[in-house]
Amino acid sequence: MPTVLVTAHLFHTTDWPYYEILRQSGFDVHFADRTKSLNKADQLVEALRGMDAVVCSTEAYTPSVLRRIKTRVISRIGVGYDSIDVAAATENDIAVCRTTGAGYQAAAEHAIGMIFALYRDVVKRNEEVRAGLWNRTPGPRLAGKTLGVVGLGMIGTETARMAVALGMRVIAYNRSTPSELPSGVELVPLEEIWKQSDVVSLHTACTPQTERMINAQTLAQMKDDALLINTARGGLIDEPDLAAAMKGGKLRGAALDVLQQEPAGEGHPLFAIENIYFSPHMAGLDQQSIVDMSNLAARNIIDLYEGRWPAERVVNASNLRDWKW
Ligand SMILES: NC(=O)C1=CN([C@@H]2O[C@H](COP(=O)(O)OP(=O)(O)OC[C@H]3O[C@@H](n4cnc5c(N)ncnc54)[C@H](O)[C@@H]3O)[C@@H](O)[C@H]2O)C=CC1
Ligand SMILES: O=C(O)C(=O)CO
Repeated sequence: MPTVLVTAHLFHTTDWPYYEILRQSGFDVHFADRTKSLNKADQLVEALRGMDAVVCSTEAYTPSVLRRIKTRVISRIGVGYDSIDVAAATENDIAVCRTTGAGYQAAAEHAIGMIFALYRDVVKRNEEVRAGLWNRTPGPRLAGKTLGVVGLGMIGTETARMAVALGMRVIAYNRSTPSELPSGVELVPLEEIWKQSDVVSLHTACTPQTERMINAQTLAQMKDDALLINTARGGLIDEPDLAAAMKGGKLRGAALDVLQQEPAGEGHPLFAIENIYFSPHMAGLDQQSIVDMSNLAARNIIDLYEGRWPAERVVNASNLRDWKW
């Protein structure tokens, strides 16, 4: 009987359809021991002993882990695979899959929601009313403002579409020219995103090329009253540079769903800055997307087991041509 380990804690329930989908396809499904720290290589290797596939979260699949496991498929619940060394997975003949298309609306809705929340100072006004204050200071109007989208993948494209529908002017940067540009979106060089945007929203993968793209130099080019929204990866922002810039009066506000270290724990230096809104890496999660993502993560494993090749969802498909279960 083929075996699957589910490391992603959020999905540790036998009540969800993905669990039954795997079982009905003949898989023996295990949940990882929550007392183990799977970001420690030895504990992850130990947890994967005897497992043919893993439904995973953001734990690190380093070359040292990948060399020591016999697992055939790493099926990521999600789309960002920066925690997996794909080259090392390929070298060790391990297929890496992701759940493309299952969570993009959720992440785009979160980004747009944060823009509204910051423009209307929703958190502060709520606290004030509860404290007996009646501060009616208005915020800016969203319609007519310029949104700069960095990365026109599925989420960036959906965010751009939503913003156009809200009456925003939308400019975007992508490393290559997308085959289809959403109506009303203008492609611009990256420097123009920093200079022209009233709101910058990050939607690129975190790679050595994009890491710390928000830093002292790029922040200095942004408008003083701009908003910065990050629902992509914490590594895209140099956090000390952001703290220094905002303490110096740069930016009207920021919304960070992701941080360099997650969970953030207590006392993160950015917590001292009042006009940053945080959320716990949940932009891509809504009640529908978690079901769709887990079903698709299971489906990716079953497809590979049964000899189908979901190439559009296998990250290393082009380098694993002779892969067999
Ligand atoms: N906070 C959350 O809950 C979630 C965060 N994410 C993050 O958002 C990112 C985007 O997600 P999707 O749009 O679904 O992914 P996608 O795969 O459709 O798009 C990735 C984007 O990154 C760009 N990119 C990749 N490498 C680049 C480079 N070296 N330089 C410039 N651009 C580069 C691509 O051109 C593309 O625009 C993911 O990589 C992930 O890190 C995704 C889902 C949920
Ligand atoms: O899909 C992703 O990349 C996410 O960050 C959600 O886990």
